[in-house]
Amino acid sequence: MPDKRMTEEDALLFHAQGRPGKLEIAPTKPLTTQRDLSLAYSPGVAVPCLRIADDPAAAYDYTARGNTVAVISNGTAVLGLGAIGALASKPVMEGKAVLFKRFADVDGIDLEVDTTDVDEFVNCVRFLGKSFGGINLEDIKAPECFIIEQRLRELMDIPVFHDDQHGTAIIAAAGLLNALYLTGRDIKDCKLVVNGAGAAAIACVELVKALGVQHDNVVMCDSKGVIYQGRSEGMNQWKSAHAVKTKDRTLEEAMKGADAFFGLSVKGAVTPKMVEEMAEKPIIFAMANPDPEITPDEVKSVRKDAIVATGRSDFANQVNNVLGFPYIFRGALDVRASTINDEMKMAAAQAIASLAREDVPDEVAAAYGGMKLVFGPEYIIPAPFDPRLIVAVPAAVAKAAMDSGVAHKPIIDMEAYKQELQERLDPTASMLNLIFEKVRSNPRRVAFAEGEEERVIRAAIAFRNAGYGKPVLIGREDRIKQTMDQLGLAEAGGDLEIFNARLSHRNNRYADFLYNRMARKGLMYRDCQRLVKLDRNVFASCMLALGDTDAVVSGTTRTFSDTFEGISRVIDPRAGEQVMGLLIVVARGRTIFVADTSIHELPDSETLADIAEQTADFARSLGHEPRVAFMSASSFGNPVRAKADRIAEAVKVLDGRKVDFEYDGEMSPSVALNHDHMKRLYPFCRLSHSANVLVMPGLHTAHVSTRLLQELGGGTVMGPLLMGLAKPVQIVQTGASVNDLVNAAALAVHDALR
Ligand SMILES: NC(=O)C1=CN([C@@H]2O[C@H](COP(=O)(O)OP(=O)(O)OC[C@H]3O[C@@H](n4cnc5c(N)ncnc54)[C@H](OP(=O)(O)O)[C@@H]3O)[C@@H](O)[C@H]2O)C=CC1
Ligand SMILES: CC(=O)C(=O)O
Ligand SMILES: [Mg+2]
Repeated sequence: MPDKRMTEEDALLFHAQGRPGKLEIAPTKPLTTQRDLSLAYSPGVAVPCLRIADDPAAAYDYTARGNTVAVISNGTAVLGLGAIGALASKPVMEGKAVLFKRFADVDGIDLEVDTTDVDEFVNCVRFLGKSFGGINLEDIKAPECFIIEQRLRELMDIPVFHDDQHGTAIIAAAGLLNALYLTGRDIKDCKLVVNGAGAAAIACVELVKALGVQHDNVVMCDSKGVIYQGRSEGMNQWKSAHAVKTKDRTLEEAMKGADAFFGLSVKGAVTPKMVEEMAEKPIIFAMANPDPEITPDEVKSVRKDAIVATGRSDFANQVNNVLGFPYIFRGALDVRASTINDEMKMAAAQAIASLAREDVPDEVAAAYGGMKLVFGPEYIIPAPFDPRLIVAVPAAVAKAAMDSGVAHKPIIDMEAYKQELQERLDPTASMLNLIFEKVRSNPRRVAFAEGEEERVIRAAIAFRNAGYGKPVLIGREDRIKQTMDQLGLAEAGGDLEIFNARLSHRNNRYADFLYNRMARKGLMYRDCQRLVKLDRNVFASCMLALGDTDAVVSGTTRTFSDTFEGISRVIDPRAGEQVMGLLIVVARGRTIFVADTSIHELPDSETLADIAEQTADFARSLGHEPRVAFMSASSFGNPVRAKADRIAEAVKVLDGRKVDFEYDGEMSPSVALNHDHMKRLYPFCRLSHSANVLVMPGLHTAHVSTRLLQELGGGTVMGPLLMGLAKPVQIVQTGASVNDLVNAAALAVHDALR
C-alpha cells in the first residue's frame, strides 16, 4: 500500500541527496590547534586510557560509551521484507540510529553482521561490548533471534535488547491495555488471535500473558496455520510453549468470535471476511511493515465498531516500536543498567499507556488537528512526535531499573532527571514537526512563482504528496509539461494546476488592482499590464492579494532583492511590523535565531528594537525563551567603533517599551554566545545565559555571517524566513534545494493559518 505522502523516487532521492545515507559522526571536542591534538590524541589520550585500565567504570566519564548503542542486524527479517541480507538492511539500521538520536539523544551506530550462523553472529557481537553502553538487536529472524539474544545476555554485562521482540511487545501491550479499557473488556477474558509466531509475535504474546491475558485465550498462527497442541510441522520450542488445545486449523477459523487480533506476519494475511466474524468492537493491530495484514479502510468497510492500529505513520494509532526503543535505552543508559529486565519493560508499557489517557497539551493537539487526539478508538497510543514521551518513558524505565536492583548508577533527584530529559529534546525540531503536522491538517493552496524550473516542479509534487496543500505552478504549460516528461514526472505531476501569466484570463483584474496601488507611484496602466504578464512574482502576488492562492513561494532564479521588489509592489507589510529575514541555526545542541538577514541595510535603533521584538516572539512560538543580544564588533563600547551608538541605543528603546524578554548589547558573538566569557568580562550583562536571538547590526554583517554559517557551520540552517508581510510569501535562496522549497511552502501555509 503506497504512502500517499511520497513516491518511490522521493524515498530514493531522500537517501541519495547530499551525503549518501542518513548518518555521520561528528566530534564533540575541538581539534583545531596543536594543543587540541596533543590532548585528544597522543600524548594526552594516554591519561584517560590509564584511568580506565585502573577502573573500567571510568570509561563512562572519559569516552562516549555511556551514550552509545549499537544497532546490530544480520538482515534475516528486515521489516516484513524477509531475509534481504545484511547489506540491504543498512537503510533500516541507519534509520533506527537516527531515531535513537532524534527522539532520545542516544548515539546509535549501525553494524550489519554478514552471517546467518548463530555462533558466528554471537561471537562477533560478544567481543564488541566494551565499545557500547547497550546493544539493540534488530530484524533478526526467529527462532535464531531467541538463541542469539539469550546467549548475548549471558555473555555481556550491558543491556542486550532485541527491539523487534521487546520494543514491539511493549508498544503492542500498551495499545492493548488501552483498547481493552475503551471496549470495556477485562484482560483475563480477552480472546486474542496472533498471526505470526516469530520474533515480534512470540514476545508480544509473552508480555500480554504477563499482564494478564490467559494462556488458553491466545491462539497463534504461523505460515502453516494454527499452532495447536500436537502439531509437529514447522514447530520449535518457542512456538510449542504457546500451543493450545483447539480444533481450529486456519487463521479464518481462529478469528471467529475473537476479541483482539495481533498481526506480526506479512502484508494482506487478513481478509475483511475474517474481521467480519470477530466479536463486537474488535481490536485489530495489523503491525506488519511496511504493509499491514489488512488496511484500516478494509477493516472499516466491514466493521465500523473496530479499533484499528498499524505500524505505519500515515494512519491513526501507530503501534510501532519507535515509541519504545529510544526511550527505553535512554532510561537504561542513564542509570547504567546491567540489563533491560521485565520490570523495566512493564514500566515502559504502563507509562506509554497512561500517557495516551492523559489530556493532550494544546500545542500537540492543535498540531495534529486532523486527527482526534482525545483518548478514544482513534487515539489509543501517543503519537511518535509527542514531546512528553522523552520524560515519561525513560523516567519510568530508570525507576524500574533502580527498584529491581539492576541500576549501577541510581538517580538521586528524579525531578532534576526529568528536567534533564526535557532539555535533551531539541524544541525547534519538535516544534517544526508540529508546525508541519498542523499544515498537513489544514492544507492550503500555494503558488510556486517559478513553475518552469525543474526543482520547483519536483518541490510542487513533493509538497502535494506530503499533504501540505495544493500547488499551482506559474509558467508556460508546454514548457512545464516538457520538463516533467524529461524528468519522468509526467504521471506524478500530470494533474498539477498550471497558470500561464501570459495567457491568464485573470490578467485584467490583476492589472486593475496593481494600477490602483501604483498609479500615484509612477506606473501607467500599460506598465501594470506588462508587469502582470511578464513578472511572475507580480502575477503570483496578485493571485495572493486577490484570494486566488493562499501563499506564494519564489526566489530560486533571481536575487532576493529582485524577487522582493516584484512582490512588494503588490503585498504590503503587516501593520506595525517590520519586513525582515530570519534564520534558524541549530548547531551543537543549541538553536539560535538570527535577524534581520534580508531587508534593512543599516537599521536605526527603533528598527533594531522592532526586529528584536519580532524575532523574540518567533523564538518563543518555537518553544525557546528568548535572550536577545544586539550584535556588534565591539562589546559595551569596547573598543569604540563608528556607527555602534545606534546599537547601544536600541537597548534603551527596548527599555522604554517594557518588553517581557531579556536583551542587552551591544556585544560581539564571542560574548553573546559564550556565557563564561560574558560573565567574566561583563558581569553587569543582563542576559541570564548565552544569547539565543542575535539581532544583526546591518545587512552586510548578516549576509556574511549567514553565508559563513551555511557553508562552514556544520549545523542545520533554516531560512532565511521572510517575516512581516501582510500575506504569506516565502523567498528561498537562489540554488535552494527541493527540500528547502517544500519547507518554505509549508511555512508559508503555516503563516496563512495565523
Ligand atoms: N509494528 C512494529 O513495531 C513491528 C512490526 N514488525 C513486523 O512483524 C513482522 C514479523 O517480524 P519478525 O517477527 O521480526 O519476523 P520473523 O521472521 O521472526 O517472523 C515472521 C513470522 O511470520 C510468519 N509468517 C510468514 N508468513 C505468514 C503468513 N502468510 N501467515 C501467517 N504467518 C506468516 C512466519 O511463520 P513461520 O514461523 O511459519 O515461518 C514467522 O512466524 C514483520 O512484518 C515486521 O515488519 C516487527 C517488529 C516491530
Ligand atoms: C518496526 C520494526 O522494527 C519492524 O517492522 O521490523
Ligand atoms: Mg525491526
